[in-house]
Amino acid sequence: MAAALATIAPLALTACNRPAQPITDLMTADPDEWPSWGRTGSETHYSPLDEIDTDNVADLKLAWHYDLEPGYTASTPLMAEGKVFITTGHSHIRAFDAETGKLLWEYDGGTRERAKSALQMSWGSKGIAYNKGHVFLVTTDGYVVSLDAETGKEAWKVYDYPDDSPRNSNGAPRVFDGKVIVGFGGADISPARGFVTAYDENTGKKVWRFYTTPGDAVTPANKKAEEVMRKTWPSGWKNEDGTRRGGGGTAWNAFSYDPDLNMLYIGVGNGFPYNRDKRSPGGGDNLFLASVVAVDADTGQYKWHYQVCPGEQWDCTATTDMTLATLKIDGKERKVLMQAPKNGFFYVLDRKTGELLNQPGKIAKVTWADHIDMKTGRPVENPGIRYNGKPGMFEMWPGPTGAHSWMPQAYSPNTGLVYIPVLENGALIGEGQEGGGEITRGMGVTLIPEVDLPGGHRSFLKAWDPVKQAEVWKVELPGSWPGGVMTSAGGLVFEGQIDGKFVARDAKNGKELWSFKTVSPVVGAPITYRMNGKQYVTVITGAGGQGAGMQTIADAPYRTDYRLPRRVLTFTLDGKDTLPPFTYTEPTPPDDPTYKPDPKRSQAGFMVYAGNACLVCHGWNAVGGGAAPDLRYSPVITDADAFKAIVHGALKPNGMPPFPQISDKDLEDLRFYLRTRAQQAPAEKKAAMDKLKAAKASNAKPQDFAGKWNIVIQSPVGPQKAVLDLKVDGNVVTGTAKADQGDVDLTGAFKDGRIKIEGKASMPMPITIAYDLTVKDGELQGENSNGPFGTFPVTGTR
Ligand SMILES: O=C(O)c1cc(C(=O)O)c2c(n1)C(=O)C(=O)c1cc(C(=O)O)[nH]c1-2
Ligand SMILES: [Ca+2]
Repeated sequence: MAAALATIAPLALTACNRPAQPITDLMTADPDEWPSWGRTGSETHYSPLDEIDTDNVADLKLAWHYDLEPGYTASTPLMAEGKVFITTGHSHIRAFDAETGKLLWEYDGGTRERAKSALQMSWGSKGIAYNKGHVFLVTTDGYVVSLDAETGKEAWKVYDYPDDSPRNSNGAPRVFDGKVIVGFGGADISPARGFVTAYDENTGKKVWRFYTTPGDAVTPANKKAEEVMRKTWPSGWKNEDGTRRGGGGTAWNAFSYDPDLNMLYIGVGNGFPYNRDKRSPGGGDNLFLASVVAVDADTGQYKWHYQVCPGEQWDCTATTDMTLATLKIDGKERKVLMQAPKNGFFYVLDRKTGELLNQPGKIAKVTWADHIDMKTGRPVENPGIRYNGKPGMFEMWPGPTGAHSWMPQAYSPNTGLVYIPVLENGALIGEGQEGGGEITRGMGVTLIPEVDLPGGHRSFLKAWDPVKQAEVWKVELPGSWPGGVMTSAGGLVFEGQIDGKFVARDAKNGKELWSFKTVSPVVGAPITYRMNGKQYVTVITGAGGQGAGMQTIADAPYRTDYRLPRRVLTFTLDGKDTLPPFTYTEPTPPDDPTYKPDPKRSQAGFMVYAGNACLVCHGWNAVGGGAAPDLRYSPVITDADAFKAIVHGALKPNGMPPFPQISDKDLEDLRFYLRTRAQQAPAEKKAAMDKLKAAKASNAKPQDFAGKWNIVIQSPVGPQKAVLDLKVDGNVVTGTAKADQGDVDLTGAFKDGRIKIEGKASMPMPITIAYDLTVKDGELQGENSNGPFGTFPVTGTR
């Protein structure tokens, strides 16, 4: 079946450009391969392979591994023509034999040698593209390159940037319909106009360029879009001296493509500066900031847009995956585009017109808006979120890291569910103020993204029903930066975790069916493919991205160390490979006998640290998250000369960009700040570990359980609803469970924050039904066991 489809696909595509039959994913990618970031233009991160399934995944074993050097590894591999292709670090490409893991060739994009400011705000490249015997990459400093997939030799190379404005290219390029689609990042540091460029895949010649914010230059592709955008920037985008005041709208991650409609979808990011009063004093929606924009794939001409945060001013972006699927909504089949952007809502749009098709649900805590008005398609904002002109700081949920970031969600056409890596994180935001904490200089905003708000710093894998706009199941994950997701026809969902576990779950109920200890965290999304009739799963391990820089409160107790082994891991059902043993040595701060506390100097050093974006790689509060060395444990901070040499560029080959602009005085203050942080490190680490332990233990009291609960049991045949009615007397618990299948009387006891209760049921045969439950944040959580039928997760609400 699969082989037959693979041979039909090229025929269907060459016969004519617009076949009468709808083009399906099976035609745009060989089912055995994973040739693009989201596998196909639908960006579902779904594979039709089903050899590895819920029954046998427990036997999944390591087939091969490859050791990587330290550096950015939060990237997603590709598989095509029997090879696995990866990018790591700053555009270091490798090709492996997909069956054996043998290294076939390497290519270094040369970014580190050239590195200037582009590297200073750049996390590393997240992915690459493949088509017809070529691998396509964008170096972090903006070169678009085509490589011969057989040899790794350059076929062509072009430079993407028109001027010297700070930019960085981290997102994966895509190849759709013979064109290489390229975006970039930088709207957090520069007012430069965002744009997306389509290059001819054979020659590298520019086909069209689409700007996402208005400007003087109007390309043919931008004619119509420019009209639409300008109306929403009533005071233009320029200062009186002609320099650019406002802009941004970078498309730094997500693109989708519908070959039937011949539409390309662009996920557009935030504006610069964040504060709209500074960016656009006359107000306005400021299109296409924080919008999904559809353009004609051949010409780049504007088709429609949907803005998720009109007039955004809090790093709100629409740069998360746009998943294409066909759903039945109100009885009608609709071709939809689904997005869970940073702002916490889940949007289902008609991808032909941009129409909002159902009331967006909330995937996490959302305080910036109450709901989306279905008549206008606009958010009903909560007061306070427009901080302009108001004193003080406001709590904002989700914070600027978003309820969902670039880590891919996955959609399974079999379950109809979207699997979303969700962040539950609030932040403080207010009008720009002088002093500590302002990491967004010149933005007119004070933003504290890493703050310990109750209920924050949590992460989940959530299964979302896009038709009902409701959560079907969720699993709480360790830390606050969940890994990218992949799902397969085998009924599985694969995802890596910050605690170094790579997990396969049942797509129906989230139950963990298999896991592998990877030593380092896993952030990049896994892929799956088939070679010589055998199915494989590949993932790259190692921290990276904002999760490794800015998530220090929740991630600090986990091992995210820069020194941890990073690898490509490939699994199959009868894999025979093993990993060498690894002993972790807890890092310790360097001896620093001459250190004497000086809070003023530490504060001055902190401002240098924050103002030069050191935290992007070395971590918020200098707590390293694995993107770069944790400086609190580096001997270099006790050696003024070595420190200066490194900050000025001595370790450029390792990926440390030069910061020649930092003065000698600032350098010494910075070094003093790091020495201070080193002194504090051991006690902080212990406190983080104690807090994690306390969070794991339940502190629920007996009376927290009493009363009625609506519970959902995640059984293998789907979610089952019941009502628990509990009475608590001292430590004795009694009650009933009422469900459609009948009632069960329960008895048991409370101990250590949990209740264990059980009862006898006679349908369909005599079995013991037991519950092991705790209460956390007002929610009932635990397990339900049903004799020989198994044990399933339970959640309950009042
Ligand atoms: O505005 C931008 O241009 C831009 C670019 C990038 C990037 O290039 O990775 C990120 C962001 N914004 C951003 O807001 C964000 O939260 C973020 C997280 C990450 C990451 O790699 O983990 N990149 C980016
Ligand atoms: Ca941004």
